[in-house]
Amino acid sequence: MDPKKSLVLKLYEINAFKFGNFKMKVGINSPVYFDLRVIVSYPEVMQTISNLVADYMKEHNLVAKHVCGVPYTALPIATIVAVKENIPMLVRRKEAKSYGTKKLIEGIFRLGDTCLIIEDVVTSGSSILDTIRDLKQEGIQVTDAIVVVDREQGGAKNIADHSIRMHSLFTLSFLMNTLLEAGKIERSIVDSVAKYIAEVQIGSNGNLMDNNKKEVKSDFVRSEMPYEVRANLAKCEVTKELFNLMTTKETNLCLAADLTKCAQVLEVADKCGPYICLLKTHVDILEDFNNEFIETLLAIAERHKFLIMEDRKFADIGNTVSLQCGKGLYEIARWADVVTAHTISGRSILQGLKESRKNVSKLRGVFLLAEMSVSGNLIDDTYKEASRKVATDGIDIDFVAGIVCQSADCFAFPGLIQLTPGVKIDEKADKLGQQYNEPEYVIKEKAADIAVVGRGILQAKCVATAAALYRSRLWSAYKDRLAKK
Ligand SMILES: O=c1ccn([C@@H]2O[C@H](COP(=O)(O)O)[C@@H](O)[C@H]2O)c(=O)[nH]1
Repeated sequence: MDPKKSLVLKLYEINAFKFGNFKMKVGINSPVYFDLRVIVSYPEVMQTISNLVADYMKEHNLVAKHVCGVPYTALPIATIVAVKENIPMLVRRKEAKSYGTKKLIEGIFRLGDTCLIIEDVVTSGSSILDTIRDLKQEGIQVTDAIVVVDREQGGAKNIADHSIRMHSLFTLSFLMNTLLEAGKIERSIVDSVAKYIAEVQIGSNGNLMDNNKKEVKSDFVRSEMPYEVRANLAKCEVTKELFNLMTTKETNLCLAADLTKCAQVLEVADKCGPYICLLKTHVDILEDFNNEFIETLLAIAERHKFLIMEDRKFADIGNTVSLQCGKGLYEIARWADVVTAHTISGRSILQGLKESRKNVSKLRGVFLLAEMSVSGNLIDDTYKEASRKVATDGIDIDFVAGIVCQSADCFAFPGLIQLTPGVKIDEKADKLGQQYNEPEYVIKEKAADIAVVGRGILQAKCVATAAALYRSRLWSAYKDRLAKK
């Protein structure tokens, strides 16, 4: 494969591409964010990018006395190029020191020296121009800048207006088309990004070229996207599977089978099976848990095509979680498709859960709790934001199926599923702090993808009829949500 294309795929694999609704430095929203900061954790990727930059410089005869990386993301790339090609480097400080030399440019240079700029991603070009301004103030000449990714939004022209040539290794369109070719994303995503690039051109003042445009609307607002499209953006395999299952079966209902006898769970699973995408268990409340129960439940799940989630809400150190999930009486990892976990212990929870799958295992993902439905819970906005980061940043996010939360602003990434408990028709609360919302409210106003219903179904005279009703109201709400776009 073409080395540039294989680099693009590697960048996709290490989560350098982020799809959603991102506020850019220039204050405009974007459906795609290209985050090269992650490469510092992948020396081979840093090396490949730096080699490509150095090769480009040689092929295009870009000769300069110094190289200077735009702070901060391009600094390691510029450093490797400087060492590899034996070119002295200059470092631009973002702020001058308040003590000592108070210099903005570090390194040894003479008036009139030339410098080549290296940047990771260019949108409007303002970061490159800021760096050039500071270099020029020191009498250093700049004629060329080389960037890894040109987002094709006017940056090259804005830079050219200052008599600087901009060279790029990749354009955003090339990246998108390479991912499409490799089957990583589907055509509608590529088209949305292309439409966005065409519409959102940024002028030299950092404003939109089209003055009539007040606001840019992203095509990747998760609550406005169909589940099957979101399946293509998911990093976690079980998320893809669940989104597709929901679409085929036309259900976004999860049944919380909070019953204390195995036979009762099996009975509701069988009766409600046709109407649900997910069955949620709390196996530690079963008085007669046994292996046969698990085998029968798996057969029912297979027959009615739903996944099983053990709502264990793991919350310990990685090693303990690994044992709790893989061993003991329940051997959860052996039969549960997904589990739930708190984020209180940070990213190690993901490693611990992955580790629990050493032997035979069905476990393919986790739903992380970022909010709770119970009144008086201790989760605040800082914890919520930190939970979002655990779910969307880092190497183990391929194991995060979604987020358990109560609000639409909890996360933006369309490749995760929002699971929302606390759903009941005509009831606001129980005696122990649980708070309920109507099916339509959680789907339309709170951006839930899957609603969890327990007693709303379990306490009904006929569980199957109740499940059918919840399924129908939740699915219609989802369809209305899409139609309102
Ligand atoms: O914030 C949360 C997280 C999980 N749950 C679980 O969902 C069900 C809700 O049952 P209902 O009978 O519909 O109240 C239950 O299993 C909880 O453990 C939650 O309610 N809130």
